[in-house]
Amino acid sequence: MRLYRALFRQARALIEERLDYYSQFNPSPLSMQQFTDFGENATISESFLFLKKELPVRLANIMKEFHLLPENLLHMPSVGAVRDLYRRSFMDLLEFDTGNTPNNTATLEKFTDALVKIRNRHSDVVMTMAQGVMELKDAHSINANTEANIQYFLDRFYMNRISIRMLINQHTILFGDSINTQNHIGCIDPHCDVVRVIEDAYANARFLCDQYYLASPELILTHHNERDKTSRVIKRTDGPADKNPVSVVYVPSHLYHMLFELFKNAMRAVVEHHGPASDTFPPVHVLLVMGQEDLTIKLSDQGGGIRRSLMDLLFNYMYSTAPQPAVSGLDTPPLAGYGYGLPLSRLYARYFHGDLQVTSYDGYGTDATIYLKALSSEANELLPVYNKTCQRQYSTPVQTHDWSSQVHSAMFIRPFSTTSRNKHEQKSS
Ligand SMILES: Nc1ncnc2c1ncn2[C@@H]1O[C@H](COP(=O)(O)OP(=O)(O)OP(=O)(O)O)[C@@H](O)[C@H]1O
Repeated sequence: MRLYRALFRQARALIEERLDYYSQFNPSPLSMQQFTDFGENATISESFLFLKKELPVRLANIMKEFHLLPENLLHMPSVGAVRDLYRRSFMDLLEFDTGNTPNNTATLEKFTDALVKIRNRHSDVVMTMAQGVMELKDAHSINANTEANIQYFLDRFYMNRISIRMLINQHTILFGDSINTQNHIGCIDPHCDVVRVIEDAYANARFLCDQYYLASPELILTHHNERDKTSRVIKRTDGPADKNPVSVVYVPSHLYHMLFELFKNAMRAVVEHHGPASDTFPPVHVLLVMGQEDLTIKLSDQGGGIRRSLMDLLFNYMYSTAPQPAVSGLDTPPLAGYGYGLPLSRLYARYFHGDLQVTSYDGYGTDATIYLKALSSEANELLPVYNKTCQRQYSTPVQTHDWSSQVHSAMFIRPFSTTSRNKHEQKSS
C-alpha cells in the first residue's frame, strides 16, 4: 500500500512538472481557411507533428486553471473524475512528444488510435462537469465570487474542449478509416447550406415539441443574400427551397447545435405562453442574411419574452427555468435540461469569432441572433490562454455592477500568422 502511494505521488509530480512545461506555450489558433488549406494539402505526418505538441499545450493551458478553482468545487466527485480524465489523456499524448518517437507508419496509426480513444473518453465531460456544479450547489452555499469563478472557468473550459475536439476530429476524419462521402474537409463543409441546416434543426426541435406538447409553431424563413442581391421568404408549405441560396465555410454540426438549442427554447416559450391547448401558435420567424462581413441568423418568437431582470442570467451555467434534470436523465423534459443550451451555443458561435445575442420584449417575445464570420479567412479560433491576467481574474473579488465592457482580450488568444503555425512559441509572461 505504501509503495502504491509512493508511486502515485511520483506519477502526480511528473504530471505537474509536464503541465508546467507545456503551459508555458501559447496555444496556436487556426483560421477556418487554415483548417481547410491544411485539410486539402497536408499529410498525416505533418498533422501528427503539429498535434503532438499542440494538443498537450491546449490541455495544459486549461488543466493549470483547475488549480485556481474554489477548493469546494475541486472536492466534488464529478469534478475529480473529469480531472482524472484530463490527466490520463495528457499523459497518453506525451508518449508521442519524446525525442525518440519514430515518425513512421506504426506511430502514425497509434497516434490516430490514441486520438479516437481520447475523444471517446471525453464524450460525457460536459454532463459530468454540470453534475459537479450540481453537487456543489447541493453541498454548499455558493457566494458571488465562487459563482463568478465557476462561470469564468466553465466558459474557458468548454471553449478549450470545443477546440480540442475540432483538432481531433480534423485529424481522425482526414487520416482515419472513415470514408468521406460528403465532400467535407474533415468536419468542415466548404459549402455549408445554411437553409438546410436551419430546416434540419427546426424539424428535429419540432419533433420533440410535438412529442411533449402535441403541438408546435410553424417556421417562416426569410433569406437575403447581399452578395448576389437575392431575397426570398419561405413558408414550410412552399416546398423545397432554392438550392444552396446562402452558403458559408463552416462546421455544420456546430451550426446545427446552436440552431437546435434556439429552436427548442423558442418552441417551448411559444407553446407554454399560448397554452398547449391553443388552436394556433404564432410562427417562429427566421431571418437569414449573408452580408459582406457577417452571416446573421435571427430567430424571432412570440413566446412572451424574458424579463429584463433575468437577462443577465441567461448565459449563466447555474440558471434554467426548467426543472433540474435527474442524474439518470429519465425524468428530463425533452425541451430543456441543465440550462447549458444558451451558454454552450454562444461558445460555439464565438469559437470562430462569431457571437450569439438575445434580445427580449417582456410580454411579447424573444429575438436570438447568431452572428458568424462570412469569410473563412476572418473566422479564427478564439482560445483561452493561461497567463497572469487570467490568474488575476480568479482572485479578483466580484465588483458591483459596472456599465463598462467585461471583455479582457489578454485572456483569450488571437491567431498568429500562417508562417509561425508550427512554432510553438513560449509565453512572454
Ligand atoms: N426564446 C425564449 N423565450 C423565453 N425564454 C427563454 C427563451 N430562450 C431561453 N429562455 C429562458 O432561458 C433559460 C435558459 O435557456 P437555456 O437554453 O440556456 O437552457 P434550458 O433551455 O433551460 O436547458 P437546456 O438548453 O440545457 O436544455 C430557459 O430555461 C428559459 O427560461
